[in-house]
Amino acid sequence: MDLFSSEIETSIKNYQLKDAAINYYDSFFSEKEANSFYSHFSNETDWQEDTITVFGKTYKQPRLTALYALNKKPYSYSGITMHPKPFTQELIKIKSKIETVIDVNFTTVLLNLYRDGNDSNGWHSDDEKELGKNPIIASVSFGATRQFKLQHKKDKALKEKIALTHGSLLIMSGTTQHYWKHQIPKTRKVVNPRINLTFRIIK
Ligand SMILES: O=C(O)CCC(=O)C(=O)O
Ligand SMILES: [Fe+2]
Repeated sequence: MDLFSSEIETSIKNYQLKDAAINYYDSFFSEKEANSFYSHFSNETDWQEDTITVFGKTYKQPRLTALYALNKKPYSYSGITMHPKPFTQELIKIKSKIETVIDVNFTTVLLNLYRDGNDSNGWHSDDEKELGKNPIIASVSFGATRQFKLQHKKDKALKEKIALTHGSLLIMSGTTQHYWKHQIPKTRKVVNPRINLTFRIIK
């Protein structure tokens, strides 16, 4: 074995959860790649602060977002409609690398910036119509580690917690969005920002 090879030492964990298919790849990107993507997306992304409407009330979303796609298809959720910008070279690089482990062709990526531990993403499923039935969602994380929590919608005792580390990849597929919801809760511990990219297919 070449000790100096740049091969990435990723380790895969397949979660055995009822009604879900979840695979987690630790260090999917090397530390160096992850650092470089982190600074790229911090500096070069056109971050938006959106106002969402839930049950008729409007709120500022507790994080910043951006949407990029290969096509012009918008993405709507929580009463907002986002229109994508074209994919950048960096996004294409990341998408291509994910597509070496999963045989799909992502069209769209939603970026989330959690500025600190006070930013969050509330309980939801990625089950919007435009994602189709049993969507495949690939989620890449750079920056601070945050906890990703999952709960079964009917069998509420079924829960899982995954620490999403710098350079990791999480893939949700099968019936995960139908039966489970997920969130990134606020935390008092984290002060550093985290950038998340969720690749999706919108045809
Ligand atoms: O930040 C994350 O890891 C999750 C993002 C997410 O659930 C979403 O954008 O739908
Ligand atoms: Fe989500």
